[in-house]
Amino acid sequence: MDEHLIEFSEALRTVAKALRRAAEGKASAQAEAAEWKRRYELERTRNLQMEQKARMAEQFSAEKNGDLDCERVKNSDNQSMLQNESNEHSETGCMKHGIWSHEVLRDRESDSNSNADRNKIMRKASFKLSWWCNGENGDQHKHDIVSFERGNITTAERSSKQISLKWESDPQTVLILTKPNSVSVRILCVQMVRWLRERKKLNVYVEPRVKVELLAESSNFSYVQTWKDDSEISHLHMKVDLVITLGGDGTVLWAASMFKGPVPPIVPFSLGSLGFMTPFHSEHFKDCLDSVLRGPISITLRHRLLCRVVRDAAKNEYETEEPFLVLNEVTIDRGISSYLTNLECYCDNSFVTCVQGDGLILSTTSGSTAYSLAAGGSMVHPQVPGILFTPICPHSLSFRPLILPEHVTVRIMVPFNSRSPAWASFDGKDRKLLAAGDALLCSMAPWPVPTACQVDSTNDFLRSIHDGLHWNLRKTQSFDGPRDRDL
Ligand SMILES: NC(=O)c1ccc[n+]([C@@H]2O[C@H](COP(=O)([O-])OP(=O)(O)OC[C@H]3O[C@@H](n4cnc5c(N)ncnc54)[C@H](O)[C@@H]3O)[C@@H](O)[C@H]2O)c1
Ligand SMILES: Nc1ncnc2c1ncn2[C@@H]1O[C@H](COP(=O)(O)OP(=O)(O)OP(=O)(O)O)[C@@H](O)[C@H]1O
Repeated sequence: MDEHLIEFSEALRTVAKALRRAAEGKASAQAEAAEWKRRYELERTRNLQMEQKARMAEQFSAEKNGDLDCERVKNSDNQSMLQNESNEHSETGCMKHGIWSHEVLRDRESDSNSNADRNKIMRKASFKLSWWCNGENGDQHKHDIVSFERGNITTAERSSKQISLKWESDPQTVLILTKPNSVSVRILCVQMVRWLRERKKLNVYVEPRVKVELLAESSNFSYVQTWKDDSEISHLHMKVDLVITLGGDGTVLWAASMFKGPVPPIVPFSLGSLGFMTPFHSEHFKDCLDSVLRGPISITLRHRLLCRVVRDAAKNEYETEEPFLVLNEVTIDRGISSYLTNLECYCDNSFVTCVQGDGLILSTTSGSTAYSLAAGGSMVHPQVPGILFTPICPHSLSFRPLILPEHVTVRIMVPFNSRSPAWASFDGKDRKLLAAGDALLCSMAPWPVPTACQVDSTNDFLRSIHDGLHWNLRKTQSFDGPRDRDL
């Protein structure tokens, strides 16, 4: 019996020993696993830091090159090993530009010094761009301009291209607008009306004043049509296919001001001194009109500004007086007051600045060569959409003109602490008093003024700044003289 007990206790000891060894083996395996895990984490952290550095360097160089495309994905050859999501890192790399992405990291067997980009692929989250219109999300009309297929933002179309007008049916009715008190204009008008009626069989409209002048010339002009009261002018755009202006830029401004909504194409003939917007020469009026009536013709779509005066007494911003549409500019100045104007300026509710000086010009790009230019604003191609914000004699050394984007609403307010009221004028006409608390709201109008080009918008614009302003005219340096022969 004793022998059996001894044998049994021996067996128990052996089992206990085996169990202890197994436990020790497990503990050592666990310790080894923990050590491997620690090393792996260390390695992974180091890799992530290197990748982040590489990405920042890449992003920096892309930004330097003007490249906004922030992700640069290079697929790794090494397709094995574990995959880990690492959102934080892709966010730091790309959120600056508004693109969210998720990064899939691949563990590496190779040296951690190898190029970090080789060991990752990036998956970008999809997103949608939308455009704000009058406080609403309205993006449909913009899809043709910017595409964001698969997260890549590209400009698909240019918003402003050279526009060509092709008649689908023959023009029937022409309105001729003329500069008053000019003998040469009156003579040309008589010839043009006759030619349009007798050769082209067109209906001709003129202003009441001009009809009187034509009838004084000959009673045969009784076919020429006109209007009796101003209310009929608001329907003219539905009757008239083409407007011809005989005068200078002021006559084009006059023509544009007659149309408070859509404007028919305007063919401006030059009978003024400068003629920035009048590319057609009156001597060749028959050839010019022949080709315009035949079409197709290049058109400059000249943007207009919609200006509304909101009185301090108004209950809300929609309670405004009759709005003005300007082709050149709206000017807010000190009028006859000898005090500085003091104008608070906001752009879509963001404070822009306080203008203290003679005033401020809010100009279209067509008007950039007019008053705004004289006040130090840039000359801008008329097809560029935007609002020029040009101070007049600002009493500050650091004021520079701005060009604001087309979609903003500019609000100019006369503050209550202003010493004097201000005056607003629209294309140099219709002066309106702005008392303390009154404001002027200005935004891009939906009805541009289409003017026919002699060649195309760019050629006509450059010709007008060369011929009209003698822009950058300098005698060419002569060839004889010192030269850098060895460079
Ligand atoms: N200091 C200035 O330069 C100044 C002062 C007041 C008004 N103006 C401009 O005069 C315009 C009114 O013209 P108007 O003919 O009825 O008055 P206006 O008879 O006084 O002529 C003003 C001059 O500005 C020229 N002009 C007009 N629009 C132009 C344009 N878009 N680009 C280049 N030149 C242009 C005209 O050809 C004309 O020579 C205003 O809209 C304003 O831009 C300029
Ligand atoms: N049909 C019209 N009725 C009333 N006023 C007009 C008409 N056409 C032009 N005017 C005004 O006549 C003025 C002079 O016109 P316009 O600028 O065309 O001639 P201009 O001064 O000889 O030309 P430029 O400005 O090129 O020297 C402008 O103030 C304009 O508003």
